[in-house]
Amino acid sequence: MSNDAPINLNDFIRDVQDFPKPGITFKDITPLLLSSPAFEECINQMAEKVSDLEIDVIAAAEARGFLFAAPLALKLGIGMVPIRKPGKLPHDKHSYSYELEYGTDTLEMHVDGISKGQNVLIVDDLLATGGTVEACCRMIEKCEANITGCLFLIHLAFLDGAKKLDPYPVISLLDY
Ligand SMILES: O=P(O)(O)OC[C@H]1O[C@H](OP(=O)(O)OP(=O)(O)O)[C@H](O)[C@@H]1O
Ligand SMILES: Nc1ncnc2[nH]cnc12
Repeated sequence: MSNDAPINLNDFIRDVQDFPKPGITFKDITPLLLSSPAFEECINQMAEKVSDLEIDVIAAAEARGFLFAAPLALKLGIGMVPIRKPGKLPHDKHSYSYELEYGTDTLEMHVDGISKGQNVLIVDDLLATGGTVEACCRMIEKCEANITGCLFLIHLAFLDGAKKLDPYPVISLLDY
């Protein structure tokens, strides 16, 4: 029998007040990334949460989304599509501009990253206003693929971002 205490992922998220702007409480995931057991527990919990979904490929937005999407894709034995900030991808692209909790941004993905009819899971570290993952959804819809769910480590439910992702299921490990 193991004597290890169960890991509470919440203990590895640090609140930083007024970053990057006054009034924002920033959810800092770097303590979780520093702990191999907590990071592994996070990826295991993510895999468990989506175990009933049909998933052919994972899509994730730069940069923090990549940190969770890549190990999850490896664990599930599937590929991953990077959705990147402008000017980073070399091939033909879809592009979408959106609003953040603290600014605006544009994302791009390769037009051939996801094929028509594929089942796609979108992964990100955090759902705030929903603008980032909504942009991912709009570009994946252009590929005529099916979005089977949107998976997050953290969901800031008070910001109502899930509404922007309707009708796609929002799945999260930690809700605030
Ligand atoms: O739901 P939203 O309001 O769109 O906010 C959530 C997004 O904001 C953060 O990314 P950010 O754009 O700060 O970039 P980063 O991943 O490069 O740090 C976070 O990683 C999510 O992708
Ligand atoms: N409050 C927040 N903490 C961390 N990342 C974010 N991205 C958007 N809002 C955020």
